[in-house]
Amino acid sequence: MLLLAFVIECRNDRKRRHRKMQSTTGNPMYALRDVPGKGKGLVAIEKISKGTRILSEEPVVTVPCNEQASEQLQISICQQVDALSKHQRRAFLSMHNIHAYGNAAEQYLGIIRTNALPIETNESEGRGIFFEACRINHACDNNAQKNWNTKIKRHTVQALRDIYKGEEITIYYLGVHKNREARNKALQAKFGFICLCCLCSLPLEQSQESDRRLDEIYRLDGLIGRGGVEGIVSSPLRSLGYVDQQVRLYNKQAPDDAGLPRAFLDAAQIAIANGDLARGRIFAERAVSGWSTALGGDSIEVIEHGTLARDPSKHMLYGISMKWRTTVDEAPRGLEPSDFEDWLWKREKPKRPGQLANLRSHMAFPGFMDLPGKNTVDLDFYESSDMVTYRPQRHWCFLGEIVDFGMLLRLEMTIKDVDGKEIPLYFYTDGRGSELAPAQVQKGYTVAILYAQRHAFVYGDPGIRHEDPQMIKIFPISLHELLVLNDQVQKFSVELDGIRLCHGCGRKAASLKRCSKCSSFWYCDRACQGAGWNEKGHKANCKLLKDPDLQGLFVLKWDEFDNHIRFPLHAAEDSEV
Ligand SMILES: C[S@@+](CC[C@H](N)C(=O)[O-])C[C@H]1O[C@@H](n2cnc3c(N)ncnc32)[C@H](O)[C@@H]1O
Repeated sequence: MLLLAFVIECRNDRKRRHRKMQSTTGNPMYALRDVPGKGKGLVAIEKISKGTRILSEEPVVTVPCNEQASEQLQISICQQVDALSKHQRRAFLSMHNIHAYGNAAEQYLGIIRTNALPIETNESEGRGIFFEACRINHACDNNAQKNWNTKIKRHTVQALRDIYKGEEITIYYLGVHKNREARNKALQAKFGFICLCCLCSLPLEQSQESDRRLDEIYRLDGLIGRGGVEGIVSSPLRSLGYVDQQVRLYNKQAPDDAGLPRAFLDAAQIAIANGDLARGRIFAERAVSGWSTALGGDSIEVIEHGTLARDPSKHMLYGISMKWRTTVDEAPRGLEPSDFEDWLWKREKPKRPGQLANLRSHMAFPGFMDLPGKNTVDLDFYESSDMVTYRPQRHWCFLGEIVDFGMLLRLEMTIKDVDGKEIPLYFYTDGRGSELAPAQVQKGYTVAILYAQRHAFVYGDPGIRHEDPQMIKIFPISLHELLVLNDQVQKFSVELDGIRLCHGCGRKAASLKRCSKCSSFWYCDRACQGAGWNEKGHKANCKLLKDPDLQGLFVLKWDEFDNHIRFPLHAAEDSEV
């Protein structure tokens, strides 16, 4: 029985070898040509469009990965080379060899070391010789991508961008994209040449700029992966920000870089791990599209992550945190492309000088699910220089409207946050809530709590445990009205290049007069002030806007943490307007 299995295996092996020998050739897209300074190389003989599969090839000789030059290896290589046809053996021996040799076995090994590309079988990883793929020369700004396709067990090369007739097809020999010096060190040590591609021939200043980008991409890679799953749950915004930076750098450096899909997958995983299916799907789609171009639709990357793009909730990380919860089709429609990107990457628009804080900013005024958890260190909110003590890296304030309240042992409220989520708020202050005047505690009023955290109560739903009376303020206005007022403040309170907008008639002018009561809105004259007061709601809002605590929310520099702020806010922040 065993012997029979051995004989069948030998026959299969011969068949496999035979198949190997018939592998490729005859591809009309390219030809093997002399390339000055590089020996031979593959040159396009017609235009090859981006995403085209240039070749797909099985190995003719294989070796295990990192195998030392043992006698056993030499025997195996000699057997494989001897099994090649005369024509193939000639092709093999004509391949480039940068290693000195004393006999045939050493010569074969030298050829393999100079040319072999990575392969992966069911049993192990190794390297293989491909008659055509191994003829492709290197460029640091390569126009094609090599890949061992584990699904079809072939080496594929795809066009990363349009390659024109007469242009040389190039791949990238090294693993990670490094700076020019590091690349050339590695290329010289491993392949015996100095690269003279366009990227390596840039003038000094541009070359240094390119190096800085590559070094930064590499550094960001480390930061993205640093905290593992815990990191992307404890500081998702920061992690997504790293990927955002990386993608922007890739787009500047090489928009067709095969590293981009990996970055999009990282972004998809961050979004999905935090319950954000809308962003997760979009990022996964971008990753799949990049891999389709670089690796082809039959690659494992496209097949596996295509499923993810169709249903991101199937990802194993989905649900670890629901901090950013969205449904798959919740992406906004009709936005300008740049606004869509801002939404996708959760970018906060940088404040212009003189601009006020926006109460709609999720960074400064997060919803409940975006708050840091009480028992974990959320690196989107805290920082540490010694990894022992942590302090906020910025200020934040939770806003919620009182839906209901009651007093048993302590004051308890149900409040609805900016995302419409209802949560309990328990007063664990010394006065258990009695420090608030009854007139302040009204349904429909808005509670502002500085540095709020999500608290898991033993009995009952997660909510906020409020302890410091100076961290809370109640505004006599609903959350919706407060946000509408905020929109008006953003429009009518700011000065841009010396120009303001009249709250009464909307006219832009440099010489407007401000409301003497709240100092927030500006008017052309008494008639406009009257219109603002009676028709545009300033009568109701003026008193609110006079409140230094509300003004403080608008003028505070939320992203600059020096010390904790407390209510009442005023004076110090006033001067920052
Ligand atoms: C895998 S082979 C590529 C095909 C090879 N040019 C030939 O004639 O068979 C690798 C060798 O090609 C040469 N080569 C590849 N890329 C090069 C480049 N950008 N500049 C100079 N030589 C290069 C180097 O000698 C290197 O060791």
